[in-house]
Amino acid sequence: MTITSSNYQFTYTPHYKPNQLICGYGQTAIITGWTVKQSVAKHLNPEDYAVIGNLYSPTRGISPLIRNLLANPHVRFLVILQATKEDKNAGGCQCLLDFLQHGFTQGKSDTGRDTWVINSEITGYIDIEIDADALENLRQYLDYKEAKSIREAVDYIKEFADQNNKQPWGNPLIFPQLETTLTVLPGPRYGHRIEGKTIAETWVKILHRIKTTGTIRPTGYDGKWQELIDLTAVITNEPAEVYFPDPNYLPIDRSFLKEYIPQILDDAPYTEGVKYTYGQRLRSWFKKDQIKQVINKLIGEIDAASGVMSLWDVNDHDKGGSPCLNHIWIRVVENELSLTATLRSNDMFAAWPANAMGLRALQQHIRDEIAKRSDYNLQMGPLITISQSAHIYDDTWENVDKLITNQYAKIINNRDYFDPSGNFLIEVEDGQIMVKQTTPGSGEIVACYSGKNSGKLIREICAASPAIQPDHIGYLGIELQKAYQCLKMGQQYIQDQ
Ligand SMILES: O=c1ccn([C@H]2C[C@H](O)[C@@H](COP(=O)(O)O)O2)c(=O)[nH]1
Repeated sequence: MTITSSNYQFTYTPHYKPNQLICGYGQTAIITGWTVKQSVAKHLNPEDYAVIGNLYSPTRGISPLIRNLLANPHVRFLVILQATKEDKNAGGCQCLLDFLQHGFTQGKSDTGRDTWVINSEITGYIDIEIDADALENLRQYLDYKEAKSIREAVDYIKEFADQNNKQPWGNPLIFPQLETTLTVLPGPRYGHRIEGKTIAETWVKILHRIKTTGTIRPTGYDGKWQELIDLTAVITNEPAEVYFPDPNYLPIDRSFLKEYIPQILDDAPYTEGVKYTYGQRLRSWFKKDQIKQVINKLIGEIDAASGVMSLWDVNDHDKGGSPCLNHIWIRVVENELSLTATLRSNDMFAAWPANAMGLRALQQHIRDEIAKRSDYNLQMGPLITISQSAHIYDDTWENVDKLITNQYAKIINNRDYFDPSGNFLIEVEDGQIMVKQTTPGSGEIVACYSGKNSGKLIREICAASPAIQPDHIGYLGIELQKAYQCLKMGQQYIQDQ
């Protein structure tokens, strides 16, 4: 359907996120939430709208949207589309409606920054640098409608287009924006391995690693991100009920997770404006239910190294918005069922916890189905994610910093000193330093290193067991130096355990 064009044209000038917007010449801004904006644009002429854009997050997305509206006072109408499950989960559009209906109050953001807080049950922020009178003007002069479907949105846009030719409500306003600067430590760019017992603990370690050593680069979305390439996260002991810290510092809670899991586990019909769901890719996209295939495969051949599910369609290159989650591998080793997922691109702050918890639910489902349908009573093994672009967006850096300040030291100090590379027993014997490496479990001796030079011994140990944990090698260095001093002074050496 194409609606009649107005005879009066304005040019929309976006100051923020210009490449994310479809700009036109009318007076209605269309906020499509999580619905693909092209699926609305294709029903319209550019004269019908001022701009079409997504709104994903109430804490990060409303400010740039409002800044652009203030810079374009010819926009007199808003159509706010909330058509998808993600809109309900994220709450950005609802929060924008609450701003228009109920206003805002001065307060503090999660990170303690002064901000305007939207009067809403959903937490939403507007930058404090934006003048309160300007915000009140916006509320007063914008007429708006909420739509629940693309068709309804198009009808409202048509209604508004009939009222076009309103005067701009004032002059364009642009407000300053604070820039955050940060220092990056040197470190490898490719191939990081981060392990934790739970998703929550691993998440904090991941964010710390990216925030301290990630490369800062422009994103495809008019901003910057900090990024590491091929980050492997190994979660060893997530409990069956899934661990949420108390107080919960994760970006999701149990009720969000309940809504999210079906997006991975269940099939979904194609819906206009929704790019894909992982469940749909796994269950029906390739005309096979890949989850069932893998369960059958493993029941028939428990050692199979071909428990592969693919979410990547070669046709994905032809359109934007291809799935971030690409492959899932299920493997059974020593009665443990592990799940490994590869993600081409992963927002480690906002999306990874939900991705990981959803994948854990899939892993549990596959384990349980195998148990139900065969004699295999497998243990839940680790969950592993491999994120090719593991990134955090610049508009979350402040939250990441706060999280690291509050949680990282606690998590690191809480660690046990178990090292899969084993233990090292140090003695001084017959004028030599003797180091015996034992297995971490039964304590069997597997290797011996001896000599007088502590530096040389450390290098030998590192060369033989390069995966030894960094604080373990630091401890061994100190102990070997003590042993060397005792050897030199003819004193007795006792290892500090
Ligand atoms: O399950 C998902 C879906 C999306 N993203 C993030 C990764 C990127 O930051 C962005 C997708 O952008 P494109 O790569 O599709 O442009 O969303 C995830 O991390 N996990």
